[in-house]
Amino acid sequence: MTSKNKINEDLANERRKCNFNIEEVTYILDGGKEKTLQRKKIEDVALNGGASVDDIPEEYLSARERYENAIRKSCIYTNIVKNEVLEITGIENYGSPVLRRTGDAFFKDISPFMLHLGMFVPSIIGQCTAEQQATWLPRALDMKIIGAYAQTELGHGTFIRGLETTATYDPETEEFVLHSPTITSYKWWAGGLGRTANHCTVVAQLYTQGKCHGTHLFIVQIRDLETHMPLPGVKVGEIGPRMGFNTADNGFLGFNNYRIPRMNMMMKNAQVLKDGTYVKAARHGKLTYGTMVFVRVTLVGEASFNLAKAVTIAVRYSAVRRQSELRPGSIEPQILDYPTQQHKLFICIATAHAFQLTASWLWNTFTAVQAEMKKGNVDTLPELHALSSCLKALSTSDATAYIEQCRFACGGHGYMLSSNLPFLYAFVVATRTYEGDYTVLLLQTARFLVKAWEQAESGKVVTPTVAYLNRHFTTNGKMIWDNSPEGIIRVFQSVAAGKISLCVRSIRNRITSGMDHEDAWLMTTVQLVNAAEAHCRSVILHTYWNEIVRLTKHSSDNVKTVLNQLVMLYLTYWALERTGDLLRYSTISENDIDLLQRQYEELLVKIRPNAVGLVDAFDIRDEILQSTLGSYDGRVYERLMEEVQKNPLNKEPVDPSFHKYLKPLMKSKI
Ligand SMILES: CCCCCCCCCCCCCCCCCCCCCC(=O)SCCNC(=O)CCNC(=O)[C@H](O)C(C)(C)COP(=O)(O)OP(=O)(O)OC[C@H]1O[C@@H](n2cnc3c(N)ncnc32)[C@H](O)[C@@H]1OP(=O)(O)O
Ligand SMILES: Cc1cc2nc3c(=O)[nH]c(=O)nc-3n(C[C@H](O)[C@H](O)[C@H](O)COP(=O)(O)OP(=O)(O)OC[C@H]3O[C@@H](n4cnc5c(N)ncnc54)[C@H](O)[C@@H]3O)c2cc1C
Repeated sequence: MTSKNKINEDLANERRKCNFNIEEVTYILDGGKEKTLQRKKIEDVALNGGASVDDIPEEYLSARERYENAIRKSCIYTNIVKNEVLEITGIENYGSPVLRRTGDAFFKDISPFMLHLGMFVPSIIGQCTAEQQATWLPRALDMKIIGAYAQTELGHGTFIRGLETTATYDPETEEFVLHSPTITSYKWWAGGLGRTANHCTVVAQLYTQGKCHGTHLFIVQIRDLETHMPLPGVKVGEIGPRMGFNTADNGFLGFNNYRIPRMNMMMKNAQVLKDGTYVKAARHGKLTYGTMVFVRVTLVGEASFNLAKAVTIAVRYSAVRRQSELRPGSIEPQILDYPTQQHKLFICIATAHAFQLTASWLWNTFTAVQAEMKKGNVDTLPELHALSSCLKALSTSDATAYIEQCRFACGGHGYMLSSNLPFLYAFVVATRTYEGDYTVLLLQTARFLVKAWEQAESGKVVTPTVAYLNRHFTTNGKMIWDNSPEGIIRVFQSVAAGKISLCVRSIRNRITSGMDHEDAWLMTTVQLVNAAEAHCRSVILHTYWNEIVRLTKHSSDNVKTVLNQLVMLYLTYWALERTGDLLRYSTISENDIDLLQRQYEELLVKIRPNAVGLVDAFDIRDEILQSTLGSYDGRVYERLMEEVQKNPLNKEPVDPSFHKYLKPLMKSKI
């Protein structure tokens, strides 16, 4: 073995200590052995060419160079996907999470094509008629046209009904006239829009026959396909440097009475006929928000994957890194041996599992609701909206916090861009805002919860994810504390029910004392966000536990044990995090809390020998991790040194600025 591929001895020891079958856990996380094998096959095809390697790390490039480099790599990756990967997987896998995951080997930041595949294509699939799909979809999938999703404006992101861009139908020419009447109506933020896209989905207020029908979606060509020049009537550009997403060319877009054909309105859920008559086909008023619901569902898996990357880096590094001494003269321990370090990291492993299993469960719920909607039944849509809203909010918010915790766990070296942790953080923290801000989405879930509470109060049986509310009305007093997984979950559901009940009481009291409903709701929103968070916590705890029980039924004993330890760690961690709530809504005693604390500390000890095995089970290739600290071989210090050689500042022993500025300064007299 050369020193280049020698595995760090501490890491090798950790792998010898691991007592469970790593592949078995990988299969569970991937959704089955077949899926793992398929993923590995795709990764082999896509990554073995080594095309992802940059001569100069992208963080040293100028804005222009970074963009061009991102486009270059996007084209390489797209060609690999089109010519080689889809041969194996079939075209229906174009937007699959596996391709998204493999793409991370090419980009530290993000591909300018991401929004094309992530939102433009899904909006064609979800919002166009079959005839329109036949026109647009093959061209979009083949990258003959490249799109963005332009909804947010300078003045409005959250409040979609407040968007100002107008699309006015002209029956004379059978065209829509797109117009940006104010500065604040300029589209702002759309990924891929600034420099890359030649088409985009535009969300605009539809006017026909003198009447506004609210926001609708349109496919709009914005650049010439040959010259890439913006078309007359279109003003488009890049919005400027951001915390992350710097290779995504987020853009602005304005229209000056710009005309598009009638058939460019996405007409699956509503149509404008040739004479301008508006026909609403939709059974539910919010079906035009469907692309956002789809992306929110996929973001739960994104949160899991990015957290899995961060904790893989931090756990491997913590096995390699040695610091301080426990007793005078003793060998310095691996930092992974500190319980406080385990406390930072094991919850991240458990959370990545919780979100991955919840993401799969949510995806199944999503496809079931889609199937019902195809049959004309929209009854399950409100529950899906409530679920996808709160799960998107919590998973992105927790993943952000835990990725930062992983960075803290890596000390100074975690602050280096080459660790990849700052990139991961900057990327994931945006997910808390985009596709619906955290608070705003929890308030959407709260609307659903208050309605469900009222139904349960009147004796109606409510839908499965809030069925615990029915129990709330049949049991009196506080929930009996019980330290079993099912018992902890029941208590968390009681906390949620108790908080929803307090919100309802607050709203009613405020109305009784003279407030109108809107003000009473507004004044209760701090509590409502809190109640929705509690509900979502209970959903995640419940789903994680149920899925582990189901998925490990036929697992080997050691896999069952370690996955059980992790889910118990998760339940115990959250019980300890929420002791205030538990004391308020259950019979938990101080003694029970002491027991929980001891149980938690014992779980850290039990999980410790398997920690490296558990992150290995995420099975994230080095090319995808892109981290000096997290590679499989643990050559941390060697990689940090190698990275220094790539630093253009080190190319010459003396920097020209010395002669230009420093020397004159040193020579000048005071
Ligand atoms: C080389 C290639 C490599 C790759 C290869 C492979 C690639 C593979 C690609 C894979 C991709 C993966 C990664 C993706 C990355 C994506 C990145 C994304 C970037 C970011 C994109 C964006 O960022 S894009 C903009 C998103 N911008 C929002 O997200 C606005 C939020 N704002 C609202 O969403 C509304 O504004 C808000 C608040 C609901 C109020 O809407 P509103 O005012 O109209 O409605 P009200 O509040 O009055 O509510 C009235 C009633 O409607 C009900 N309701 C509301 N919404 C509903 C709904 N959706 N469904 C059902 N019901 C709904 C509600 O529950 C009420 O029900 P009720 O009356 O019964 O209570
Ligand atoms: C990296 C990135 C990529 C993006 N990509 C796209 C894209 O491709 N296409 C696109 O169309 N958009 C995109 N966006 C825009 C994104 O969807 C919006 O920024 C997001 O929906 C939040 O809207 P806002 O910026 O208007 O925030 P605001 O709504 O102004 O929020 C500001 C604050 O006000 C609070 N607030 C707002 N309304 C309420 C309320 N009703 N009740 C209580 N609190 C409230 C929020 O909680 C938040 O704290 C992107 C954004 C980012 C950061």
